[in-house]
Amino acid sequence: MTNKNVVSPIGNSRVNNTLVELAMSISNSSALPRAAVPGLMALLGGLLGLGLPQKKLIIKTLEDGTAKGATKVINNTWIDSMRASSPTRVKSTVPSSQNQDLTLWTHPSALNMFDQIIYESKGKQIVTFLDYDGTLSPIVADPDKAYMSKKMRATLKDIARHFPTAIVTGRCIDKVYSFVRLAELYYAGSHGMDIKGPTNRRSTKKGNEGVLFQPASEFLPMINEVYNILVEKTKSVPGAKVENNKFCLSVHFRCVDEKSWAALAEQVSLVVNEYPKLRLSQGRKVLEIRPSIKWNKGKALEFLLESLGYANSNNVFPIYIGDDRTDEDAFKVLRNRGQGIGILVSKIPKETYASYTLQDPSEVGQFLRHLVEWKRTSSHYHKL
Ligand SMILES: O=P(O)(O)OC[C@H]1O[C@H](O[C@H]2O[C@H](CO)[C@@H](O)[C@H](O)[C@H]2O)[C@H](O)[C@@H](O)[C@@H]1O
Repeated sequence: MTNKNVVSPIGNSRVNNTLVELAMSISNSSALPRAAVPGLMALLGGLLGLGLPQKKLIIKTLEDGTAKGATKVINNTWIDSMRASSPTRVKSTVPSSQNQDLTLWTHPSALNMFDQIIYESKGKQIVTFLDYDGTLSPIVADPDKAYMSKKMRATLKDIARHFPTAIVTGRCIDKVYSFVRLAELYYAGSHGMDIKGPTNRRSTKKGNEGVLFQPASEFLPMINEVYNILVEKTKSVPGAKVENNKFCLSVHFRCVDEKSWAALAEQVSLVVNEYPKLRLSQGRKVLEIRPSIKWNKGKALEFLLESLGYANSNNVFPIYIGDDRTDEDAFKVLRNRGQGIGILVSKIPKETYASYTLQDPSEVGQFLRHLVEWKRTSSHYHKL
C-alpha cells in the first residue's frame, strides 16, 4: 500500500516524530489484524497532539473504518518563511485557540545571548530547573547507562552552590539520584509527581525524608500492576524494555526493530486501555504511561517556586532547560507567568514554548558554567 497523502517532513529530511513512522508502518502492516488498525491509529493520532496544542501532524483513519493510509500535514511554507526571516522569536502563523505563543524554533542560542539573559535576570534570584536525559546526559541506547560526565557533575555542584537547583525528570528519583549523586539539589521525579527537597543522603534513616509532594501516591499499586503486565506482554518483542519510574512507566523501543514498533505499540495500548485512569504519551523513542491527573513538569516547577518562597514574587528568574515534549509544560508555565526563560535542547527545529536553544548536553554544560562564572565575578565585585 502506498501513502499518497504523506507530505514530506520538516525541512524535507528528518522529522523526529516516531509516531508518524509508527503510524505509517501500522497502516502498511500486513502482520496486524485489520480490526486492530483503526484503534491504534486513533491512539497514535491522539499521542501526536500531546503536549503541543497545534496538531500540524495529523494521522487519520479512513471513513470506511480501516486505516488505508496515514496523512501527515505539514505546512512547509510556514517553516521555510520562518527560517528565512531568522527572527529571535517568531509567533506561529498557524491559528490556535489554545495558545498563540507556541513558536517554531528559530530561537537564538542561549550561549550567544548569554549577556542578554543576564541582563533580563538583573536583581532577581535565578533558580535553575534541569531535565536529565538529553539535557544533562546524552541520549544512549541503554537507559540504565545514561551516565552524566564528571565534568557535568562538577558543574551541577557549582550551580547548586550559587542558585537553588532542581532536576525535573521522567525518571524515578532513586534512579536519577544514582546518576547525579548530589544531595543538595531538589528532585522532581516521575514527570514531577514525586518531589523531594535537599536531604542528607548519608543519613541511615530510610523512608520519606525530604518528600515535599507526591500527587499520584494512590496510583502506586496500579502502576506496579501494569508494570508487571507490560514486562510479560513485551517479553516477545526483542529490544523492548519496560522501566518502572515509580509513578509512571516507560516502554522503550529505541532498540526494537522498526518492523516490530506497531506490534509493540498495540500491546501497550491494549494494556493501557484496560486502565482508564492511566494515559499514554510519547517521548524520545519511548512510550510513557502515567496517571491521568492534572500534574506535569510545569506544575512541579510552580510547586517548587512556591516552596522556595517565590509563589507571587517578581524577584525570581527561573531558567528551565529541557529537550523533551514533557518539558514543554514547564516552558509554557514560564511563558504564561512572563517570568524567566525556557531553553530547548535540540539540534533540529521543533515547535516549542522555549525562548532559547542549546544544541546538546555539552552546550548545556557550557551555559551552566557561564552562569557560575558570571555569579562568581559579580559577587566578587559586590564585595569590593
Ligand atoms: O524527563 P527526562 O529526564 O528527559 O526523562 C525522560 C525519559 O528519559 C529516559 O529515556 C530516554 O533516555 C534514554 C537514555 O539516554 C534513552 O535510551 C531513551 O530512548 C530515551 O527515551 C528514561 O529512560 C525514561 O524513563 C524517561 O521517561
